[in-house]
Amino acid sequence: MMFKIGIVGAGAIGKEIARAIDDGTVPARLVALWDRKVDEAEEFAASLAQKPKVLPLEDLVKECNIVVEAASQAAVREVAITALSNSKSVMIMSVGALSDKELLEQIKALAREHHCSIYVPSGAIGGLDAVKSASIKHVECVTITTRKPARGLKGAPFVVRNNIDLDKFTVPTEIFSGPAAIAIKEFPANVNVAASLSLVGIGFEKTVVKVVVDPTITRNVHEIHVKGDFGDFHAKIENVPSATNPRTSYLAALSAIATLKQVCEPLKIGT
Ligand SMILES: NC(=O)C1=CN([C@@H]2O[C@H](COP(=O)(O)OP(=O)(O)OC[C@H]3O[C@@H](n4cnc5c(N)ncnc54)[C@H](O)[C@@H]3O)[C@@H](O)[C@H]2O)C=CC1
Ligand SMILES: O=C([O-])CC(=O)C(=O)O
Repeated sequence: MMFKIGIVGAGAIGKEIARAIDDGTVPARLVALWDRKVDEAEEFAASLAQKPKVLPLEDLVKECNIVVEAASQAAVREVAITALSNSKSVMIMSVGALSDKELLEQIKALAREHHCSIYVPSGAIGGLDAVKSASIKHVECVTITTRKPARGLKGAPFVVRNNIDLDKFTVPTEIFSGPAAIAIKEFPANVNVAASLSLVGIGFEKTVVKVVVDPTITRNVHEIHVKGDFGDFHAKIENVPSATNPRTSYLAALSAIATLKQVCEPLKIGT
């Protein structure tokens, strides 16, 4: 069966995914895409070989069998519920939205009822396979420290509300430390990775997130530490920011592409 994919949100990640389907990296057809910036979406769709239709969510869902959300946390509820209610699987990039337990339970129930899947790529981090395995037994603590240059944190609600002038820092400075449940609301476009980590590990209340503004780096760095019955796990990734959105690491788009490839192919490797 040739998978038919629809993408909601044609920004840094959505466009990269679209190109990878268009050039055959993902063995599927890109049938439709949607973005609230409709003109830009039309222009982008026209630049692709497969010329996907530009259709609002309700119509897009009918055309495909996998719906990709690459828009925003605010879009996740509508996209996931519309897709799953129409018996279409969904891939979610704005994972932070799943810190809402009710929403998570609702979409899991819908997926079961309609025999669909909800895919959450590893995004901008590595090591979820190990954390998932470790979490079969007792895990004591999970910490993720996210370091970004000022431009990678601009516009976050925490930064805006506290009037933090990110450009004034001359040395690496921790501006936030707290549970993932709060971090995800304060930095919705910066720490979705903490949501994926919470989901596979010890949950949104116990996972600790630290956010550091670092004027000495140009990359988005995530460091993970996990301790449990299995032993200790450390992972550090230094991500090149995507060309069009400095908050988003390039690897996040590559991870979405790799997940779609895995969905479309029979061999599945990794935990
Ligand atoms: N899971 C992970 O590791 C990562 C997740 N993300 C998240 O993935 C999402 C996409 O990231 P980017 O492509 O970098 O963002 P972006 O800002 O470059 O693009 C998002 C696009 O979605 C559109 N959009 C937003 N809300 C919409 C809605 N309700 N309906 C239709 N279109 C809508 C915007 O107009 C924009 O074109 C963001 O929520 C981001 O925070 C980003 C990096 C890593
Ligand atoms: O891309 C990254 O480095 C992480 C990110 O923005 C997120 O998880 O929301």
